Amino acid sequence: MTLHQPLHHPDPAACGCDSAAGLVPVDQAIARGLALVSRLQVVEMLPLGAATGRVLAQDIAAPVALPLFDNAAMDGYALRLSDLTGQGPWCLPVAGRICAGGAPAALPKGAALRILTGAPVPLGADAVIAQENVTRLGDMISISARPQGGQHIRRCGEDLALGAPLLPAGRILGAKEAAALAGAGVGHVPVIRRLRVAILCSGSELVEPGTPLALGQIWDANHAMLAAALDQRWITRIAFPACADNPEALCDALARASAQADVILTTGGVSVGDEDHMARVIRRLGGRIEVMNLAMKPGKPLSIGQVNGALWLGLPGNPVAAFVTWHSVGQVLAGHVAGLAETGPVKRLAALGASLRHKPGRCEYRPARILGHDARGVLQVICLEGAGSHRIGQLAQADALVLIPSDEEEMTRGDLVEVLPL
Ligand SMILES: Nc1nc2c(c(=O)[nH]1)N[C@H]1C(S)=C(S)[C@@H](COP(=O)(O)OP(=O)(O)OC[C@H]3O[C@@H](n4cnc5c(N)ncnc54)[C@H](O)[C@@H]3O)O[C@H]1N2
Ligand code: MOO
Repeated sequence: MTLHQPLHHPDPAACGCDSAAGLVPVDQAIARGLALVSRLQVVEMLPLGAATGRVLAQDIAAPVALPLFDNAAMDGYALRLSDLTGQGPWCLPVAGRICAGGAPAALPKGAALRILTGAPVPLGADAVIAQENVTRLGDMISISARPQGGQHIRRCGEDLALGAPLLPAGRILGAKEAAALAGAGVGHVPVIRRLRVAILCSGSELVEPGTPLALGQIWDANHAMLAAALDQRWITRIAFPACADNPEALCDALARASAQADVILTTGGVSVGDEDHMARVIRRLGGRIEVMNLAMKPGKPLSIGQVNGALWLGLPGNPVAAFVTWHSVGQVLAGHVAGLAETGPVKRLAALGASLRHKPGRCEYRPARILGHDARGVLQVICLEGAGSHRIGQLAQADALVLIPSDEEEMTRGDLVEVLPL
């Protein structure tokens, strides 16, 4: 197997793109976009149940030790090892019973206590023996093997010490975070206010899906795609109707969007055609454009700027290009503004299942399918044939994007590539 090392390029950009060609490498575009924005500062205190999917506003330290007290890990009997003198088997009277939720008891000398999982270990007990490992004879138990000290006892603080880091700021609150907070008794959580994201698709040809088309018109695929991508609890979407390629109408819509949103996603109108008005309109509104022309394919016309304090991401109109630029660049910037600690797609390494050719100069995100693991456990991925930035049908067949480094001309089966699972 040939091991290409796409992660180690002389160029600082991880994708290997060369800025000399006048195109901005993806990493630089992200860095320049990040420099334009600041993170949201407004914090809301929410009941834990209402905080699901929101972004934690500050580090949370454990307000208690977990477990809260020594408790039984098994249904069985609590005993004192020093009561098992001489050679076994040993017989002990069962002096009582402790359930989960019961107050801690004391273990009488020379006796065992019936104990159930989660119940507080009685004072004086130093082991719990599982009921499968004793013989119960009326009010007595017989034990043939000496338990280990501390056996089946979950110690106070062994999971988390009092004051230990529980969750970091910037974490999206999912199921495991909810369990940790609830288990530590946290009833209200500080979260960052929702990020307001406006979606504004442009194109005189666009018609809402479900309505009839005139000749030459097409259904708007980008709005639904972005709405689905933004369907997250930390985001409030602000939907604008598709706007014709008309500078006045675009100016009006963008002005309204910038008054309401932290981030404005537009699609279309960022290339060089006569009806590509987006950049001019942003400037007319007093906005600033920081990045145009990225060294990526698809997505070269992606534009990043600012208008009236809102971050503007001008995604290309071609739907696959809009999808790829949102996933590779847009969500990193939006996530940063929203306060997320970890932003951007999770990348994995995979081996190509078939060779491919690539035109050097721009890194390429190519729709692909993950084939599973080979005999050595290496993930296998295969690029879909004939990628094109208009091919929404093909995109729906993909479950990953393969990141082909800028300078590669030909890659062969077995070469390692970075993969963005979708
Ligand atoms: N002379 C050049 N022409 C083009 C270049 C170039 O460098 N020189 N770049 C091409 C690339 S790459 C892309 S990507 C597109 C981007 O153009 P725009 O962002 O201005 O997008 P439009 O021209 O408005 O639309 C492009 C294409 O996508 C279709 N589209 C647009 N919006 C939607 C939507 N919401 N749902 C479905 N399809 C949509 C639109 O009908 C066009 O077919 O420019 C190339 N041209
Ligand atoms: O690069 Mo364009 O963004 O779709 O082909």
